[in-house]
Amino acid sequence: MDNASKALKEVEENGEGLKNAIHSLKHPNIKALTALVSEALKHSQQLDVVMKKSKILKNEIGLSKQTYLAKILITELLWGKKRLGGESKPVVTVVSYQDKFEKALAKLESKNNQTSTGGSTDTPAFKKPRYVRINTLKIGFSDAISYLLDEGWNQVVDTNYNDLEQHDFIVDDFVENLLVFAAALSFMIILFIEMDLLYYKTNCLAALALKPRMGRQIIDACAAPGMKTSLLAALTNGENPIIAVEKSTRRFETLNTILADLGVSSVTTLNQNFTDINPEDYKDVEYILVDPSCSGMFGRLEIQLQSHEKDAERIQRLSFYQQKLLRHAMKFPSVKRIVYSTCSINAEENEDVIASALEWINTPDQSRDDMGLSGVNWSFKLKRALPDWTHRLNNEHYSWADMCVKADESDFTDGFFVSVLERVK
Ligand SMILES: C[S@@+](CC[C@H](N)C(=O)[O-])C[C@H]1O[C@@H](n2cnc3c(N)ncnc32)[C@H](O)[C@@H]1O
Repeated sequence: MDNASKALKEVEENGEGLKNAIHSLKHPNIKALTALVSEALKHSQQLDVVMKKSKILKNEIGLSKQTYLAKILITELLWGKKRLGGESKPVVTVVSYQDKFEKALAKLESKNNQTSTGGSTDTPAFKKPRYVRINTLKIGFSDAISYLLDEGWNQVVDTNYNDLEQHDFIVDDFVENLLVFAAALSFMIILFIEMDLLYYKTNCLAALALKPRMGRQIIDACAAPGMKTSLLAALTNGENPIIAVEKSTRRFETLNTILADLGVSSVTTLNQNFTDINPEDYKDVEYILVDPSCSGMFGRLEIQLQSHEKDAERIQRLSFYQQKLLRHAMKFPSVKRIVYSTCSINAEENEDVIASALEWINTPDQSRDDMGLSGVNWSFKLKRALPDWTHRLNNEHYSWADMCVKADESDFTDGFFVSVLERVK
């Protein structure tokens, strides 16, 4: 159970791929471990609801420090073996809440059924589709579709993403080479497909917004686990040199493994802090993607909302750090376009970061040296990100907010933010 909770934490909190999270544990029974963690991921939204409704983490101080262990134990109890062995404190505690979990689950399921049969409810059904990007560096789009059809999958058209059946898939209407599968699809099934499993469509949008000219150099400033780096490599057909920077040594290893698995060869990886890189050493870099760590917990809206209430201080710290990264990107001597993205919907981590960076880069001449801008005699302006993306969320504090893409569950994805900054001389 401890190993399963470690793997779950890696996936949910750090955005690690399931396969890598499991393999790095070097556990003798990979199959059983994968099955259990997959089950927890599959039921992640129900887990959040039953844990919240039963108040288990609020009442049980010991368990509140072991959220991922609680999730694994509850998964085993509700959807796995339906019993827990042993007499350890966490096991006994979780078992004592079984009735409460089952009641909360029954209530949730009945609400979801009402929604899907047209009944009225004040809680939306938890149905988020699964996205799979076809890695065109390894397999052509039509070959991938033929492969899926041969394997018994059913391609549908003009179907609402919420109405996809277990074996249906549909081609995404916005992102090229992206397939959408039913929300209920188990992670296990997708892992058998030689394609790039995306948890959220978000992973594509920031890379799409960068739109580099062919052959020009790109930096991915916060690269691991490499979802956006690999998409950038595919979008540019391997013709743009990409420098993928990752600060964490452990995640740097994951980045290298994933890029190798996906057949990406146009990327140089650097295990470094992006803000320690001297922009003058990268005079040819024209495009930079800044996709920093954020409070988004892998884009899960319900967690973001809770953490927003609880964790204002942490968000302020993140916001400060995100500003530092974005400002550093603005200093590269040839940079033409920067995409700043997060999987958070908090203004502090998005619009506030942009506003502050723009104010800084527009510092009047007489104060530029004092503001750390010596030698930086250019500025930036916001550009409309992904012009064809229609649904945007407004922010009453910033008139320009709809230049950025900020979307939520109504876009069949979790919270995310993408902005594009272009250099002005
Ligand atoms: C949100 S994740 C990036 C996800 C990635 N862009 C993708 O699409 O797969 C943020 C990553 O940035 C890394 N990071 C945070 N601060 C950094 C810094 N100063 N320099 C380089 N990497 C950093 C974190 O370790 C983490 O791996």
